[in-house]
Amino acid sequence: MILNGRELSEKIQESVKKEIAESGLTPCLATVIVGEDPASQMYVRMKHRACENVGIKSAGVELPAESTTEEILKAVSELNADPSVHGILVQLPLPPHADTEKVIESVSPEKDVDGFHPYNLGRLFSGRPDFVPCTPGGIMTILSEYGINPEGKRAVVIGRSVDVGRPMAALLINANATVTVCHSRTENLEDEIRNADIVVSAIGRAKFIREEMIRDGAVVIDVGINQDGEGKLCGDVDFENVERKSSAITPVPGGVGPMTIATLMQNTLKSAKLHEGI
Ligand SMILES: Nc1nc(=O)c2c([nH]1)NC[C@@H]1CN(c3ccc(C(=O)N[C@@H](CCC(=O)O)C(=O)O)cc3)C=[N+]21
Ligand SMILES: [Mg+2]
Repeated sequence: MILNGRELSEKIQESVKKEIAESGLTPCLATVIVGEDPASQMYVRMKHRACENVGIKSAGVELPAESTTEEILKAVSELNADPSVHGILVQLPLPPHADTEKVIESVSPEKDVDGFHPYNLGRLFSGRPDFVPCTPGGIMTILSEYGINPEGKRAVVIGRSVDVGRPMAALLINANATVTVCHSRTENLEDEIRNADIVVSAIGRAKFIREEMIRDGAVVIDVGINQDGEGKLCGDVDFENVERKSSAITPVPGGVGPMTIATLMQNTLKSAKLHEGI
């Protein structure tokens, strides 16, 4: 079974759109981008386009690559103070000289639609999440919409980043999976993967996950954004071969990526409702 994230993302955006229209709310998302990385610019454009599609107002703050941490903090603090802004997203990565943790921690937790603030990560870790990071949140939505229940299953998450691996592990724990988090220092990674009923791969290496590494009937979730030999977008998974052995698998493109955007729309609607006390 191919888990169609593009189709599901459209369905979720339709339901967000309907709820916004019926509520009379005008949610507003502000994005902050620092520098001119073309991939980051593309992602931010996609987010603004999705906002427009569902009826969320959006505002983009663009800062030069040389901006100091203080200048970025000032932009965030203005958005924190602006009552017409419900959600704030600081596009990552920031340029290397900027203090990313400090910037993330400066976003008001109640406007933190990325779910990266330690308050929101703490809520998630304690099993009572408010804002869930969009990529892992979108993956949980794929699983539930396709009737895949992680309860009691062995889940292996590859990657321990704050935006994907760590919150993914927390969500799977909250869903009663038995969770193993692997990373660059893991010994016998292939053995860990072979044991998994559910594999979530956020490695960042094209076609790293091969069919001999996975268990028959495993569910395979591909978070990778890589380029193959021809410069084409491809995931961490050798899709054609792994597909045959898996029971369900997400493609790249058209899998996890669009679900990230759908979840951002859900989180932004939630931030507007929170703000209005609904
Ligand atoms: N503060 C912050 N929040 C993020 O959520 C965030 C971020 N920074 N920095 C970068 C990553 C990456 N990310 C993606 C979103 C959509 C697709 C997506 O929709 N991809 C399409 C393909 C797009 C293409 O054609 O390249 C797909 O997979 O089908 C991918 C990646 C959000 N991120
Ligand atoms: Mg890692």
